Amino acid sequence: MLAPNRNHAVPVVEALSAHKTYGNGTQALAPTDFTLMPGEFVSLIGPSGCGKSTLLKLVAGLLSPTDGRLRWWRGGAETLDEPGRRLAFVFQEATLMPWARVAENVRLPLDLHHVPRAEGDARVAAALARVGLSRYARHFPRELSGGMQMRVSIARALVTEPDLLLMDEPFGALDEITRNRLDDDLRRLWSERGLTALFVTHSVYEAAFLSTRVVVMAARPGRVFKEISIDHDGPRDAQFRASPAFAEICRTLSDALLQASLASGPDQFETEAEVQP
Ligand SMILES: Nc1ncnc2c1ncn2[C@@H]1O[C@H](COP(=O)(O)OP(=O)(O)OP(=O)(O)O)[C@@H](O)[C@H]1O
Repeated sequence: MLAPNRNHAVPVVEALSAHKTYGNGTQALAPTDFTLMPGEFVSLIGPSGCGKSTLLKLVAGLLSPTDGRLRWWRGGAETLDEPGRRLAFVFQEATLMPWARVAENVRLPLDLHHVPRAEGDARVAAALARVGLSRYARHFPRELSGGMQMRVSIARALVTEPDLLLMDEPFGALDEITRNRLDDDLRRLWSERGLTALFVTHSVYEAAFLSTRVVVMAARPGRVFKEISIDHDGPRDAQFRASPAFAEICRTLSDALLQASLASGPDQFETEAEVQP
């Protein structure tokens, strides 16, 4: 996987002084500059309420900034006000249709785009193979474990052949072993398919394992606090997880997270607690 060349490559997406205040007056994101380069795997970490999901949704074009702008690029040229890449969004819940079999769940985005049946069959089979679930195509979601359901959700994202993968804490509800296994799979898929990924997580271990760069955010208002590149060229595998280099990266991220928490404004609960007699 080639490291993105920040001097020459055209970005995938940029946030330019993008700022988001919700209708209830919450300033979720102060004016923020953020650039995602092709081939990066960027994780967003930070205390609760620091605007990670808000930034992810702005990048996805699911939300509009209150002020500032998003700039998406395709083929060296800016696209006007819409994501220039084929993007896929994976949420924390697998959000599968319980009445439909695994293959039908994965096929959903293709059906929505009226992809012909035969072509759809081949793409669904390839996506299920990529996440190791070929044998489960005719199962219903309730017959699968939580980790397998999440794999179906990833297959459904991959079936559209995205080049930008946006994930909002997709493995947060899973046990550690399953989570590590899915992180292994995700890192392999990212590398094999030349994806660009933006990933929200609460886990410094997950961010350290997956990312080429970690953006640490602070809260109230939400903002970018620090950016940390992870320049580890070797394989990201079980050996990497057990290495001193990995422990050092985790320590750096934990320290930055602590500093970001200290730099965050008081949350509502702290404020309420302070006024108690
Ligand atoms: N639709 C909404 N309407 C009003 N306020 C919102 C909305 N969505 C998020 N917020 C608020 O905006 C701030 C940032 O929320 P966001 O979900 O982006 O943070 P986060 O870092 O992803 O949080 P968490 O880690 O807890 O998931 C929070 O104070 C949140 O309560």
